[in-house]
Amino acid sequence: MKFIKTNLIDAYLFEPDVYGDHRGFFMESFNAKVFEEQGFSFKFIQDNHSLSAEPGTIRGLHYQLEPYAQTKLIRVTKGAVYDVILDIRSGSPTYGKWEGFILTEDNKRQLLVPKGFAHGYCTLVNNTEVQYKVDNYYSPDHDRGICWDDSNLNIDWPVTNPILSEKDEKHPHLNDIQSQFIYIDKE
Ligand SMILES: Cc1cn([C@H]2C[C@H](O)[C@@H](COP(=O)(O)OP(=O)(O)O[C@H]3O[C@@H](C)C(=O)[C@@H](O)[C@H]3O)O2)c(=O)[nH]c1=O
Repeated sequence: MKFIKTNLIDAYLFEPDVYGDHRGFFMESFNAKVFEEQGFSFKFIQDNHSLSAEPGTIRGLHYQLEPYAQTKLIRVTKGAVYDVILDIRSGSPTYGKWEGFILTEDNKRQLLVPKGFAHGYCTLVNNTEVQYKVDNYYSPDHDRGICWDDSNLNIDWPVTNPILSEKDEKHPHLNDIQSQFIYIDKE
């Protein structure tokens, strides 16, 4: 079991212990105590599960405004994604920076996305299923996005012509939003 720092402050990759045997495998996909021991204080209260039928589907980049901002713990249970997080916390040393990660059903990596980050992913194979825990309820009124192809961000998505929801075709650029999130130095 490992927590790996990412290049973006407060975001982590989590690698659970996986016990394989002749039947298959077992893993604790989430254990609250393990996260508490790392000093995380969030409590997950909603589980989400989505399927994208086609490779090259991008969902994102999404976040919710306060008081409905969400910490997310993302994993892939079928297929594979290129998962991207973007720090949108004013005053953060990594504000405006993004990082991408391959999450697959085989590598079982989980991405811990803090509040104040926009999040999105591109599916890499057919019928990819993503499951994630969140620590705040969905609120359509607080649901916001940043456009996936913001030219200032230059995210290296694996596709140029993705399948998108109607909503995801219309998000603003990062430079056109006033972020309400403020970075708090936890060190
Ligand atoms: C996210 C969400 C959506 N919904 C509904 C609203 C809508 O009718 C339908 C589809 O919603 P969306 O198009 O927003 O789903 P989707 O584009 O998959 O949204 C998700 O994208 C990824 C990248 C995230 O990070 C998530 O937090 C979430 O924003 O599901 C809920 O009922 N609860 C939820 O928590």
